[in-house]
Amino acid sequence: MRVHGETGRRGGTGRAADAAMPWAAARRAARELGARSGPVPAVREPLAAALDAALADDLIARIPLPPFDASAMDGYAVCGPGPWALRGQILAGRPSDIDLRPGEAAEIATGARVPTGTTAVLPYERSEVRDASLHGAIESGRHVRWRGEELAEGSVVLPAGQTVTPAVLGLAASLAHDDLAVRRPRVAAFVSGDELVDDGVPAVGAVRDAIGPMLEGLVRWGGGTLASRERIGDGFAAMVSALGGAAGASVVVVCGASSAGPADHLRGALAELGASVVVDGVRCRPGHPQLLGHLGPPSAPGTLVVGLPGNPNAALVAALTLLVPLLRALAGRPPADPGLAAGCLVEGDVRPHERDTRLVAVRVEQGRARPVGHDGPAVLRGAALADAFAVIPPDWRGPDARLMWLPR
Ligand SMILES: Nc1nc2c(c(=O)[nH]1)N[C@H]1C(S)=C(S)[C@@H](COP(=O)(O)OP(=O)(O)OC[C@H]3O[C@@H](n4cnc5c(N)ncnc54)[C@H](O)[C@@H]3O)O[C@H]1N2
Ligand code: MOO
Repeated sequence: MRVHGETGRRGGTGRAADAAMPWAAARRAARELGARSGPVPAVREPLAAALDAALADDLIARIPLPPFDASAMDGYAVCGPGPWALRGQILAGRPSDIDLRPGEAAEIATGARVPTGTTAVLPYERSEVRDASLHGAIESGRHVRWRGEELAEGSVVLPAGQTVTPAVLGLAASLAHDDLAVRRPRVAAFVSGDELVDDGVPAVGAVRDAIGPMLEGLVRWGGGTLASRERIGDGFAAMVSALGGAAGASVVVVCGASSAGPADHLRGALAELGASVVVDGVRCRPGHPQLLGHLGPPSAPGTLVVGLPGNPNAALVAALTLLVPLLRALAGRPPADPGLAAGCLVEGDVRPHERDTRLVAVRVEQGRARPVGHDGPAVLRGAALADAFAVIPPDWRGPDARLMWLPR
């Protein structure tokens, strides 16, 4: 129950309804705050650990690609026109002292270094061995991957800010990198609510924490690291100490306590700490009471704070709306709107809200977005079935809507 007129220590800080920001403007504000506060310092991580982070530097080719002249086919390295006398066999990764002169050939495996003098590789299927010599026809230069033809040593291969995907890791390894300089904002999360339990079947009145288990994946989707996750009680002092005591984290995420109830102390605790609130509610459904702010005055942002509503689907929408763009900007990623796809035809009876942007859980099949239902603020069933949220602004006339992808 809301206790009218009270602020601060007793919760119910009376967030003004009209302070809420339009959804697209709130995402922009999150990006801008991240860009202004970042980038977070670069750290070197071994390749396997760098997945999903943002490159801190341009990725440079330490070696040319291919690194040596190599056969692209299983067959014969040949020198000049045939027929050719056979001079032995060359396997990938094995040393060989064979050199070819005109009219000579050596059997060779894909990926093996071609011998000096090679003019082409003749695949088995285009060759014939007759009377102890090799016959066939091949154009000069064919089926050899020549040293440096893909990339010269020292060239810039990817720009700083690019996400480290599995393909980037493989590429970095082939360019002789053992580790990468990456930026990965650290997040400390506090999940509030005296009614929450972490395991088993909850007693009547208790609820399983459904936001905590989502956080690691959501933070990773934004390219950050969930450095800590703690449960805190509903008291004002616990909230103040959570916000003030997250040393080493660029971002503090508070789950719950975002609204106007007697135990909702996020706004009061921020006021107590003299923090600045940048986004005080977002005109979207679900996810309305979400918040973005920072410790310190507007001119000098300290630790950044994201408030996610307690209803789990509202928390998910809020994380994708504010937290993910904030983390991406903090990591120095380019400003393109993260996770938003261009228009997609929306099927079914979808209607805009008169004031708020609706985030509708949809499955995307054959270029069409089909609402899956079950996407009220307190339920994750729709989001679990969905590929994305269709973004339905108040002035939406259809039939196309942008999509905000869900982490996979
Ligand atoms: N008078 C008003 N009441 C409410 C408003 C409002 O504007 N005026 N907004 C509603 C909306 S919208 C939402 S969303 C919620 C947000 O609530 P809080 O962020 O303050 O969170 P709580 O009050 O602590 O919890 C709300 C609800 O969610 C459950 N919950 C909380 N944390 C978790 C969790 N980690 N896992 C699963 N479920 C959780 C909690 O038990 C409550 O049922 O406020 C509305 N009210
Ligand atoms: O807007 Mo609340 O965040 O939906 O239930």
